[in-house]
Amino acid sequence: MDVSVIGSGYVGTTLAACLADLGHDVVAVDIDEDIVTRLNEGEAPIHEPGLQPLLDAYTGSRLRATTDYDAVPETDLTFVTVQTPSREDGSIDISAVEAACRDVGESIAEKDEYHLVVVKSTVIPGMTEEVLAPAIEAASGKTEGEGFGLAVNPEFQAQGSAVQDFMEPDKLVLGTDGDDRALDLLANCYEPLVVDWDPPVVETGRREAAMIKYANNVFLASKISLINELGNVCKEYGVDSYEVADAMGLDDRIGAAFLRSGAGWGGSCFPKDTAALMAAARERDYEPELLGQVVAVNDRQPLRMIELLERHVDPSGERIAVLGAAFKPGTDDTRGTRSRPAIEGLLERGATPVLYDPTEAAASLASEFDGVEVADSAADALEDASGAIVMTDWPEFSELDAAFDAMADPVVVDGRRIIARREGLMYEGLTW
Ligand SMILES: NC(=O)c1ccc[n+]([C@@H]2O[C@H](COP(=O)([O-])OP(=O)(O)OC[C@H]3O[C@@H](n4cnc5c(N)ncnc54)[C@H](O)[C@@H]3O)[C@@H](O)[C@H]2O)c1
Ligand SMILES: O=c1ccn([C@@H]2O[C@H](COP(=O)(O)OP(=O)(O)O[C@H]3O[C@H](CO)[C@@H](O)[C@H](O)[C@H]3O)[C@@H](O)[C@H]2O)c(=O)[nH]1
Repeated sequence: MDVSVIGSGYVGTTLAACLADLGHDVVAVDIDEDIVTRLNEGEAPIHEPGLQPLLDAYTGSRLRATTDYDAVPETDLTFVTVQTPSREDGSIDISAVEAACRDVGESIAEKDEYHLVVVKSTVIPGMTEEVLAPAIEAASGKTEGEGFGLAVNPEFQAQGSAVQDFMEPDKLVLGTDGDDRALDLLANCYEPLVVDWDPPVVETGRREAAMIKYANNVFLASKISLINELGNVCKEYGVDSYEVADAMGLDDRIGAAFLRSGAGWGGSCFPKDTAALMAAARERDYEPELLGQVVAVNDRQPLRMIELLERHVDPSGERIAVLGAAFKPGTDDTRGTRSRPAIEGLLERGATPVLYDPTEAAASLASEFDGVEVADSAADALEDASGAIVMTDWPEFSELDAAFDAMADPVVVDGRRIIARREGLMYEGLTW
């Protein structure tokens, strides 16, 4: 099939490369000329394992990029994957999705055949029907369901495993409200993947599809906040919460995944999607009490780390190593990282945070503050530090050993249960 993908960020680039791998001819459309140039040179605009080999294999053959929406009508269907950032009140700003849909609409105005538009960006239920459909109708002069179709097909890939998550998904969610033409095109597009991997395919309404995405993410965020709450209580009673979580995970009704307690959840999606669902609930006069607490527990975890540090050292005027800036290992993304509130807490106490991350994330996060030093290695960050807080579970942190001996005061607060050495340290696990 011929497929266009609007937006070449985390989701769009992975989607475009994976669709090419499934055998489709793919054109990626982005308004950012730099991204388009890099893609056409076969260079991944984002850091994602497994992506570069796909670009190497398909750039210039089954995969090309452009800033020009004229490529859209030559394709059978268009995925929209542009960003949906948070507004001040937590609700999402869908202006970029709306603008993309308008441009898609304009581009298909002269097209004779039916064209399918698929919303992959995360949007609140109803927005597709109430905002995006009218935008495409106005720009194309066509009627939804006749000249074009509009489906919702949320994406569940996680950063760092996006290619594998796309190729081996737990489920495909196709929200079409029973539009046969839309369903047929989407089913054809995913057919090679279904043949290879055979995931459950959920055919549902567009509102349900949109809600499934939010429900998935807030459930996972809640699961982490609950295990963090339990972990905090475990710590007070001298109970090893990881042993508790491992045993809980053996119960099929609970499941072992997402039970690692610690510094909390960050990233580009959990914070944004939790806030968006809460704002959407309030919009309909429903106060989402539980979600409020899920966020409150998450906000508290980095500050609890500093309180634990303060049990052993007064951070005022001291160098404190901060290990990890990315929101999780395997990425250089600092969106929603728990290191940010931890750094704020240290600065408020008059400490000098010395930040290390194996990626560019350290320089990028440090540039948001005055008074944060960036170290070239974990050992450099630890040297002469009067304490250390471990924010990201980068595997290299588990191997740290002699570097701790160079600390002025070997106080280590581990927010991810990643430090193997305990001997000779004043070691505090956050939830154990
Ligand atoms: N990042 C993830 O892992 C992930 C996973 C699942 C779902 N999502 C959702 O997918 C959506 C996209 O997220 P992302 O992280 O890929 O965003 P991103 O910011 O990385 O990428 C968005 C891209 O869209 C481009 N763009 C903006 N307006 C455009 C327009 N009018 N025409 C063409 N291109 C345009 C931007 O230049 C950018 O390259 C969001 O709704 C997000 O919640 C993200
Ligand atoms: O047991 C756990 C698991 C995760 N985390 C933290 O949770 C956050 C999110 O992790 P993860 O879900 O692996 O990363 P994302 O790339 O943000 O992926 C989530 O957000 C995406 C965007 O919506 C979805 O598509 C994915 O399904 C969903 O997992 C990170 O800060 C992790 O450190 C924990 O604290 N404990």
